[in-house]
Amino acid sequence: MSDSEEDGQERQLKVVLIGDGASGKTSLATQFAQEAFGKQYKQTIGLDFFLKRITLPGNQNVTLQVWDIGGQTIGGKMLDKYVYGAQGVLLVYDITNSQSFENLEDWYSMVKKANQESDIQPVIALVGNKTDLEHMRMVKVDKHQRFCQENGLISQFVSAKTGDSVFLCFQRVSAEILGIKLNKAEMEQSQRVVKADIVNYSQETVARTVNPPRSSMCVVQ
Ligand SMILES: Nc1nc2c(ncn2[C@@H]2O[C@H](COP(=O)(O)OP(=O)(O)OP(=O)(O)O)[C@@H](O)[C@H]2O)c(=O)[nH]1
Repeated sequence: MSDSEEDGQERQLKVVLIGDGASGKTSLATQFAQEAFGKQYKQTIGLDFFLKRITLPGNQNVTLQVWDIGGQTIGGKMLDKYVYGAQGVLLVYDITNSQSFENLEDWYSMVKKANQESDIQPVIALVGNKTDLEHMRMVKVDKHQRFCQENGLISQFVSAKTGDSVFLCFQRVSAEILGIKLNKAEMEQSQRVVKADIVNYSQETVARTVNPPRSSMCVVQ
């Protein structure tokens, strides 16, 4: 193989998302890979895959194979196999749900168990999701930071809904896996992804007047 062909070879990294059901793993993966967010909750049965190519500093292209693992798989036979060989793990919880944080102990133990025979240990990030709901926060930032310090984890807060810090989260994990250092400017650039829903009030008012919402209709027979 020529040098140029070899240079063209890209790294593929396996990154798994685990954590309680409804903590927002699918939403994070969808926001990262497709830049989309759906409000409707659809439970992941087993697992889903997403692929996304990113460029890290130094023009290093890398394809992330994102494994979105359903929250109900905890305690199941397949979970070890899904996590085995992952270079990156995102331990995801919902900052408005303390139980989802408490349960991370179990998820984390399972990751350690799945990789105990492996030579390479994954880079692990603790990801507090739903920061757009800061006013409903139930898990103190202190608790989050302590968990990271005690276990040597990357710490990240994100909102899969607004997209805030989602790219940054995957970028930091990938860079750490490949031993690439991100500088402050690069981190800040990846953070600033804030989206807002645009509501067209004039059209909404017209639509509501012509077609009242179904839920408000009443049929008496
Ligand atoms: N406000 C807000 N809602 C979110 C956010 N992320 C996810 N959600 C909502 O939380 C619910 C659960 O999200 P999912 O992404 O399906 O959760 P999951 O962790 O994949 O759930 P399982 O498939 O059961 O493991 C959905 O209704 C999402 O719209 C967020 O950042 N902010």
